[in-house]
Amino acid sequence: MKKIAVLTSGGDAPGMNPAIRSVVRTAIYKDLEVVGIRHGYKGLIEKDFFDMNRGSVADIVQRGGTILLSARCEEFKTEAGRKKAYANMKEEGIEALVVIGGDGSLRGVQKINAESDIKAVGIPGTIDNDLSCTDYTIGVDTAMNTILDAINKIRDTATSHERTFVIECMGRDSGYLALMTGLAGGAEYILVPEIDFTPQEVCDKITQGFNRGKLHSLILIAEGVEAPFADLNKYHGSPGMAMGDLIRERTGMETRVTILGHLQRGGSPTATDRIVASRMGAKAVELLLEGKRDKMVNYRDNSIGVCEIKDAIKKTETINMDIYNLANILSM
Ligand SMILES: Nc1ncnc2c1ncn2[C@@H]1O[C@H](COP(=O)(O)OP(=O)(O)OP(=O)(O)O)[C@@H](O)[C@H]1O
Ligand SMILES: O=P(O)(O)OC[C@H]1O[C@](O)(CO)[C@@H](O)[C@@H]1O
Ligand SMILES: [Mg+2]
Repeated sequence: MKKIAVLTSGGDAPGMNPAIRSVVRTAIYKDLEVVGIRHGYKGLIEKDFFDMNRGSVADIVQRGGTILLSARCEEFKTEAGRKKAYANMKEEGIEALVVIGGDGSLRGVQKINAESDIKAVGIPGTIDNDLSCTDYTIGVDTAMNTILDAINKIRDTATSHERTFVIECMGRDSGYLALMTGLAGGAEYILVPEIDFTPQEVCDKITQGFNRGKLHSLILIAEGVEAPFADLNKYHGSPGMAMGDLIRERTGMETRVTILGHLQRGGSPTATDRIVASRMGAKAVELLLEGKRDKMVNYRDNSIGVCEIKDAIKKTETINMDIYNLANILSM
């Protein structure tokens, strides 16, 4: 193998840059040529390629986002789109590919391996931490710290005004970010898609807390919480807005809502994100040199390892109930 390529796909995540840097510098150290692909799978179809050297990844280890740019590309989900991508890679002499992205991007990796002779492997890069077979996806640590910083600040003003705050965080279908930051931030209630709740029990806990002398209530809600509850259906907007309206109406408390949004995706990667990303990038190159394909680099019990992509995207793992119960007890 002489030439590999690297791309980032799906929502960007802090730590993608250190991962790119590691792929590029490890590959060059192993005498491989590296092609950078801009805009994720869109760049494969449009042949947005450039040669990378050690200097291409200088001064990026500390930067959020991705220097390769990212995209969501509908055309890559079509056979015709993917055929163009394979032809472009072949023409360029690319024999293997490292894809850094989330579950959707890994589905793309599966297709590449099934339909072409290009060897493709994945690195989990998403703030959602919604993959199986890995404790960790690049970006989640920085996102958690960003959310925590917001919770701390909201707590100050919530306390001064003796208010209830609903804080909505990202995570797509996963409640991981809400759960972990809810525990770390001391939220009174954590609402995640994986666990049923009744709006009344949330309101009761808020009222009880204030009656006992609490100066604020912080309710952390994941964006993936739908409104399957009859009570929530009549409220409009995001789950956070709906919950805020409901709490205000039922408890009479002064209630405010903060939707954290895309600020959760930005920022300089934390030490953990940089370290894991650097280790994962090197491991991905190692896998390709061993002739492996259709694998994802994973992180389990403080070790970098490897798993099958099909297992990583299965969504077999769900929320940690011990952590959920603990957060509940500690916030009483
Ligand atoms: N079934 C599929 N077949 C081929 N390509 C796919 C498939 N699913 C997703 N992709 C490609 O992967 C891209 C990224 O997927 P998606 O938008 O789900 O983000 P992700 O990788 O899961 O990251 P995140 O969830 O963090 O934003 C899609 O825009 C598409 O180009
Ligand atoms: O950046 P976009 O396309 O609005 O996507 C937002 C989604 O991407 C993520 O930030 C990462 O998957 C999700 O948490 C969120 O639902
Ligand atoms: Mg995803």
